[in-house]
Parts: sequence; structure tokens; C-alpha cells
Amino acid sequence: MSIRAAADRRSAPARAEGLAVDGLTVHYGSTAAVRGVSLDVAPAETVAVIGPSGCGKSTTLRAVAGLVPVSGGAVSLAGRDVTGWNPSRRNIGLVPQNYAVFPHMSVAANIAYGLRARGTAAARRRERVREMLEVTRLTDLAQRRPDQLSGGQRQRVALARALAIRPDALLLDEPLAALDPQLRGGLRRELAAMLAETDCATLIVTHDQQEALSLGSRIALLREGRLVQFDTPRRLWDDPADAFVADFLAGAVLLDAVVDDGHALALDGRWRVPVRDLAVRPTAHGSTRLLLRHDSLTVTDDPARAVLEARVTHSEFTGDGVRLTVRAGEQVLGVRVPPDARVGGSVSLAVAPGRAVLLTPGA
Ligand SMILES: Nc1ncnc2c1ncn2[C@@H]1O[C@H](COP(=O)(O)OP(=O)(O)OP(=O)(O)O)[C@@H](O)[C@H]1O
Repeated sequence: MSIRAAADRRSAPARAEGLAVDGLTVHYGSTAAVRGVSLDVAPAETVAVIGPSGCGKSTTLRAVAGLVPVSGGAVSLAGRDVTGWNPSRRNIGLVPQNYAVFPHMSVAANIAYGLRARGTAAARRRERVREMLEVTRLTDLAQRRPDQLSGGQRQRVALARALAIRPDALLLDEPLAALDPQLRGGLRRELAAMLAETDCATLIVTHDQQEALSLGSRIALLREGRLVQFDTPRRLWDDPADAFVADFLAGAVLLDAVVDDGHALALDGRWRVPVRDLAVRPTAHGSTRLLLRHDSLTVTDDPARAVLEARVTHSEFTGDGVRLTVRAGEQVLGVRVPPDARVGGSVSLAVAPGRAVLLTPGA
């Protein structure tokens, strides 16, 4: 049975509106950890919250769960304002970073925990635990204790326990962070498959860009407690709101530019790139900018090309090539060159045709 089929057994009109956070502000003493964050998660949708360490991701999650008091804004769940509600009244399933499974209880007892706490009758509890064991593929491990499980299996126990209560929202705090890097790729796909089966609104906190891009149907990017951009992974990648977003998500560089006489002028006019060498895309974020990724630039000795002189500050062998870090004036850029390329202390850079993007308002 799928998670969705298991959930469909109850009528669920109340969850139709998912989760909404409006102007959320949270203080720890005089420090504002979250500042006016607004986002929404539709039923059956997964939204990833990402950002650098200390930007307020976990605090946002904890405020939604009711575990920290809010100093402003509102949280609504399934169409009800739950801002002042106790955590236990919110019908939220929370999977904390360390999974917090009870070590002295069997897998089955862990999954039954929330149902027992709500006074669910024994027969219904057994049935629901059986369903959750099945959908998380833990049936054969039902009587084991958590210390007899792998990290990935423990994660599934935590997920099954959170989903057993049929929550309106599921909150996952760094669900893969505790696992071996080698296992993460496979478990990410497994988690994505399980989340695709649920019909609750899922908010997942991660500091891993790849995890956010692959698990979130939308991504909320936070910086210093503020929401910088809330968008689909594709739009965040293709049309970042600012240089911070471009860098954080893709290690890309965003340069202010102006277009003049068939050329894009960047770096205060020091670099004049023919527009015909650029991919031109419209931006939803106002100004004209040049988006450069690692493969956007090449090193050239062709004096006929529009070059930018730069100084090599670092070079790193990546197997299939060498990644150079270069500095043009104050601007730091990344360039990938073939493994056998001969580069000295300074290089002439040109755009790889079609690989750098000119973002233009209303293009
Ligand atoms: N209990 C607390 N008391 C005081 N300050 C706190 C507390 N918890 C978090 N903070 C501060 O609030 C800010 C946001 O913390 P939060 O844990 O939400 O960030 P995060 O984005 O989840 O970080 P990380 O990725 O490192 O887990 C940080 O500046 C942090 O130092």
C-alpha cells in the first residue's frame, strides 16, 4: 500500500490548504533569528528551506512546530491559524535532525508512539502501524530496536512515526545530514519517492544545495533570518534574485551589466562582451546582469576576442580538468580549463559562446 492510499482512508478536506507562514519573526532574547519570513506549502508539496549556517532554518521549522514562541507573524495549517497553539494540537509530524527515535522501544512501538499519545484505540493503532511499516518497508524489522538498524533504516522509522498520525504538515530537519556521504544519494532518491506518496505539506530544512534542488518543488533561501528568494529550483538556478543566491546555489557569479551597441559591458565597462556570444534570458529581478557559471569562461590567447585580463590565485585539479580561481580587479571568478592546459600567473578570459547568460528585464 502507498502512503497516499493509506492516508486516503480518512476524509481529509481540512488539510486542503496546506501550510502558510506569514511574516514570521522569532527572537532569542534581543537577537532576531527569523525576520518577517513568508512562505506557503501546498498539500502534497515539498518545500526546501536552505541557507548558510545560522540563517534561521531550524528556527523557522521549530516555530512552525510551535516549539519556539514567535514574536510576530502567523502560522496557519489546513486553513486554521495555529500561531498560539501548543505543539501537540497542531497535527504536525516532526523529524528532528538526530531522528530522536526511542532507543528502548521496538520499531513498531516507536511508530505507534504518537498514536498512543493521542489515545488511538489499540486495534486502529495496530492497523496504522502495520500500514506504516509496509510503506516504509520496515515490516521485517518491526521488532528490532533502533540500535539494531542502519542509519537509513532509523531515518525511515522516524519518518514512519511522524506520518503515522496523518499530519497536516511534515517537518524534516536535515534528514540526511547524519548519514554517510556515500549513502546520501541513494537515500535522497528513496526519501523523494516516499515524500511523493504523502499528501501532507512537507517542509524540509537542509544546508545541502543538491538536496534542496532535488527534493524541493520550491526552495526558500534564507540569509541572516530573511527570505531572499522563494521559487522553483529551475528559476532559482536560471534567474537568481541576487549575487548571494547565484553563489550559494551554484557557485555562480552575477555581474551588473549594461547593454550598449550590441555589447554587454560589465566590471565598470572594463569587459565588453558581444551579445551574440551570450545566451539572453528575461529576468524577474529588475536589472541587467551577466550570470557566469564554472563553464561560462575559457582561457584564450586569441587577441581578436573580447578578453578580460585576470590573475590566477588558485588552481585545483578536478579529474576531468583544472578549476582556476582568478581575480580581475576586485572580482573573483572561476574558470575550468582542460587538465593539460598550460596557464601562467595571468590569463586572458573570454566567454565560451552561449555559456554565459545575459539576464535582461523584459527581454
Ligand atoms: N536557543 C537559542 N538561543 C539563542 N540563540 C539561538 C538559539 N538557537 C539558535 N540561535 C541563533 O539563532 C540564529 C538562527 O539559528 P538556527 O539554528 O535557526 O540557524 P540554522 O540556519 O538552522 O543553522 P544551521 O544550519 O547551523 O543549523 C543563529 O544566529 C543562532 O546562533
